[in-house]
Amino acid sequence: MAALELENVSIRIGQARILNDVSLQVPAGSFTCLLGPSGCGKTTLLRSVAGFAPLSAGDIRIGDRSIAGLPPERRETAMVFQSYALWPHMNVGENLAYPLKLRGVSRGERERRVAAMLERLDLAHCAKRPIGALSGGQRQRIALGRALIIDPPILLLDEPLSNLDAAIRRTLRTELRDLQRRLGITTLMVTHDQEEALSLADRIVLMRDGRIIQVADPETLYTAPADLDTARFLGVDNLVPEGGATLAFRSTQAHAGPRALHAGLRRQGRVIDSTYAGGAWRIRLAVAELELTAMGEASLAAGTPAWISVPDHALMRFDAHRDAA
Ligand SMILES: Nc1ncnc2c1ncn2[C@@H]1O[C@H](COP(=O)(O)OP(=O)(O)OP(=O)(O)O)[C@@H](O)[C@H]1O
Repeated sequence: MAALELENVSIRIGQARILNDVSLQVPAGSFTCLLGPSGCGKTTLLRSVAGFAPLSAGDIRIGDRSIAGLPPERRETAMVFQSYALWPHMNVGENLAYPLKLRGVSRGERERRVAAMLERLDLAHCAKRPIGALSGGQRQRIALGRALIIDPPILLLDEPLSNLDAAIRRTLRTELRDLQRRLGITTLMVTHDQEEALSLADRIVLMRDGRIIQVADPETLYTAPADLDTARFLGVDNLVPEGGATLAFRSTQAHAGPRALHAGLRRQGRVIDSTYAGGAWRIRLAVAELELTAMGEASLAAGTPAWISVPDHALMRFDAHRDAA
């Protein structure tokens, strides 16, 4: 059953159509990521679920209950923002207790739940610390704890990791995934970082221009994007027109060298340049009127004849009117 459902949701602001007839079912317990280029409507979709972006049309349900007409505080969704949004004048424990206090939870019960949450987040030693004394990663863990402490049916995450540096981001990514699995909480997260979406999500919702283009598990999205624009967004950087279709592939899956290694697609050309890419060389080739890029185990001098070859499984075929084969 879908824990969260959007049915024909449209949002217009003035003349602008921000979301266009969006329908989506978020399965209970899933980790679903909203992914797409800047301005495609990801954040607006998330805010519409939280109650911060009024609908022009359509409905939103949690379980079998319509929430479209409810104010944010009555939706029971919990949201975590990129900016942490913690209370600077409260210490860690007080921040965690705050949503419980708002809901009239007794003092004893608050203390019990805050202690359990601190334990769960591995921050028991920080209960009395002021927020200003925490690192970015610790702050974001507290923000996550504050969202989860009310046992919300849905967790909404708006780029929660993007303010953190790369190493902390990777650690927190794993923690977030573990916590989500352990709690089994239905999670909807906005990210513009495809690596993050691919590694975290069970399902990715790919958006463009206020619409949903594709909903798929990470592997399917990566290997069989719905259309050429989606493929390009996902890093497919080589396009070869063939008849009425376009063959597309990632340079990371193609080989360049003095011999053709793979049988799927083979073309001979001349080397434009070679750039070291760590462990392998990225080689640009002029192939007839095309410029193609592939990886090689050695640097090749500009002007040398060379082959580019691509294995069958790495080839995607698109034509103007049909989806990926
Ligand atoms: N309150 C508003 N008034 C007018 N236009 C808005 C408003 N909020 C969002 N938009 C526009 O709606 C579009 C979608 O915005 P949204 O923030 O949902 O996109 P996004 O996919 O989350 O982008 P990003 O990754 O850059 O955050 C953008 O073109 C934005 O400029």
